[in-house]
Amino acid sequence: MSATSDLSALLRIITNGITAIESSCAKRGVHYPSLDDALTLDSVAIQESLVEEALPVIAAAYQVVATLMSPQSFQQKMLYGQTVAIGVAEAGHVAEILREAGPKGLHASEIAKHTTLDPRRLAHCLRILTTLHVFKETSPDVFTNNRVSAVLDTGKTVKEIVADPQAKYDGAPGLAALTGTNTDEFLKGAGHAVAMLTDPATSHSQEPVDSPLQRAFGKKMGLFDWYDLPENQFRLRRFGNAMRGVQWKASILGGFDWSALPQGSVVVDVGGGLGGLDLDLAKEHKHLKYIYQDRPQTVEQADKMWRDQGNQDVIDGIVKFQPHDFFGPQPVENAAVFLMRYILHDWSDPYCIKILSQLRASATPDTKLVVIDALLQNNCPSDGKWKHIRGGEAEIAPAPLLPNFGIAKSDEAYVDILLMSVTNTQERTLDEVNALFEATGWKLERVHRFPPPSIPQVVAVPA
Ligand SMILES: C[S@@+](CC[C@H](N)C(=O)[O-])C[C@H]1O[C@@H](n2cnc3c(N)ncnc32)[C@H](O)[C@@H]1O
Repeated sequence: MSATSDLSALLRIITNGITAIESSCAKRGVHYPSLDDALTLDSVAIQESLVEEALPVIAAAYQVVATLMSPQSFQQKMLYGQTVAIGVAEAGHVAEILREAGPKGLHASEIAKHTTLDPRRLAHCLRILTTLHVFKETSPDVFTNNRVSAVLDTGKTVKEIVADPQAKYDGAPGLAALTGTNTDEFLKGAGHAVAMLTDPATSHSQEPVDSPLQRAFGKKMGLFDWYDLPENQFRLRRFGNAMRGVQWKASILGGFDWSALPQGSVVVDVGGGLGGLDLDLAKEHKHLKYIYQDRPQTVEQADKMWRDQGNQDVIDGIVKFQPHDFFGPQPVENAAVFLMRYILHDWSDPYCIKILSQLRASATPDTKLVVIDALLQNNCPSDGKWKHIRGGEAEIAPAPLLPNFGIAKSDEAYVDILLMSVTNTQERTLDEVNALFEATGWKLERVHRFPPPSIPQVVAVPA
């Protein structure tokens, strides 16, 4: 097919999608948020309700860009300029400073006064971001927030942050912390990824201690042991808070039918982090019992956080905190569900096999395993291998779009490479997850899929 006929087909996809979005908004008497609109819960809800319509448009629009831009220029956009710039903006608390400045915005020299940054360099960092629709330049070197930069806003006052920078991310939505983590330790790891992945001594390693991040910091430790080092206290705290930045992508109340579990059934959250999942579930499904497990340090942090947030009743009633190393024998032997979110992608296959084998050894014949991790989708037509499993086949985009919806469904592909840099692991395809199940006595039962950015729930039962 020629480029012009592809472009016409892409244009039709864009026109049809936008017409559908606009007519849905008109019927409901709402307007689709523009980049200049505030990032409010209502506007996010409108955007989320139209994800299905937006996906092909996003995929098509990016394909138009890829087609029309020179290959040289398009390829160079894949380099790291924006990563550095967003890291500087986050570290300089620019989103919070600009929120306080209001709609008139602030000159870079005024923004810089609250920080240790050089105003001219700061302006240049903000400019590349405005070029990518993050922040807005309203007059030379004067910047305001827009809907995208508002994602970096912790909601705290600048005074509060400057007085106690270590607490900047506590209780905040999480994407600022995630950006800080990504542009600090993760980016340092990424800087060593090519060397690690091409070094014959490490290129095939399955060991956490060989990760590019460890190479960057000159250590030989797993990520979580590394976070426990005294010099990484702030990073550990930020990482814990950053997990809230990915929680919104992992739907827990939809999909798996929690209400169908009998009264008093035990749900074990294995590696529960700060326990956000359990809290959501415990508030909604009070007929279940929850056992939350993690490393002792994290359990202590989560327990304190839950109590500080006034969830004493929930804890007293139905939730138990339990320090547990998931590589050791699983102490709960009557679990209705073993739940694991964002766990398997942190570990290479041999380690996942250890974790899953421990769970299998403690499972009853009726135990369900619910794995919540992104699933990578190949970028070619499906061979129909998973047709017999409910939810096994991912949606394929119509031509001329890329079969896996390209940029519109690419979050997992980005995290995949991030994991290679940070934990020496990867995201997995359904085939790859299934291989882990087969190696450990679990059988794939079904996949609950959701519109992006939500990631799927993969359910398995004892084989
Ligand atoms: C990426 S976080 C995911 C947390 C949580 N499941 C969530 O979705 O927010 C991974 C979690 O695994 C925990 N973890 C790491 N190694 C562990 C181990 N050996 N035993 C138990 N938990 C572990 C970490 O402390 C961390 O809380």
